[in-house]
Amino acid sequence: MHRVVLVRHGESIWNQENRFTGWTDVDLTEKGVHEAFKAGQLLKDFPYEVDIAFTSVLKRAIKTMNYILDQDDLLWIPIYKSWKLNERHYGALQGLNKQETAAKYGEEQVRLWRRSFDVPPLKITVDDDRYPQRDKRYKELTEPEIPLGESLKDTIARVVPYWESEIVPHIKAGKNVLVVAHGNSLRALMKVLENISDEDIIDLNIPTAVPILYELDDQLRPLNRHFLGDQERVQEKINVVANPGKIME
Ligand SMILES: O=C(O)[C@@H](CO)OP(=O)(O)O
Repeated sequence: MHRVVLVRHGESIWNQENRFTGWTDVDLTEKGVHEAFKAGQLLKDFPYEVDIAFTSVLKRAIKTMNYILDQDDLLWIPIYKSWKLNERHYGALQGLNKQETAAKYGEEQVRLWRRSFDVPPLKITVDDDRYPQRDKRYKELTEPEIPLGESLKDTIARVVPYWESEIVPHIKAGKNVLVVAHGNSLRALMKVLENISDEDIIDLNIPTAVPILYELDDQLRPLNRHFLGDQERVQEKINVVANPGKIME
């Protein structure tokens, strides 16, 4: 049996401010740091030690991973970072408040932007300050790789090939793998892992800093998936992600 643990980063400053984040490199809040510590403690009780870890090039995920590994005295294990695990690029929505955006464009439009399979957000243009190539960490990206605003489908198109070529070989070699990423890059991965339909994916919301343990068969088909920790608390956290506007009221 193979094992992989997926973790979304802890609460970020823009999660707290209810703003579309995407590739904006915002930090964790104090609560987010605390959540990451808790995730590390939960993994400490996990009977199998993590052997190798993967994360994005965004600090909210990198720091969450470091806090987790530090709790478990595993900062020494091999760690790989890639932009391919970044949050989905939220285009011209990045920086906007989600509740204000819903008031302007309607709740249904925002729901489609946030959770549908193939509706992309409003896009940025190359002269936008948010154009990824202005940031040196994305200098190596080729033009077709540079996102202007990604749907979940577009996100799958970069996350899944990375999963298959860089992560799966380690899983098949018997390593216990940790992936610390983002709400939508993890939804992309989970959609494909669990074969979730384009219609059902709209209902999948990933709580912050809750370790998601998968046990996989030899074909890497999930035998089970388990959100670690107190299940009532996990559900509360899922509700916060599903209805971000509601918690601000
Ligand atoms: O803003 C974002 O980048 C994501 C994750 O925080 O938000 P949402 O849950 O709305 O997809």
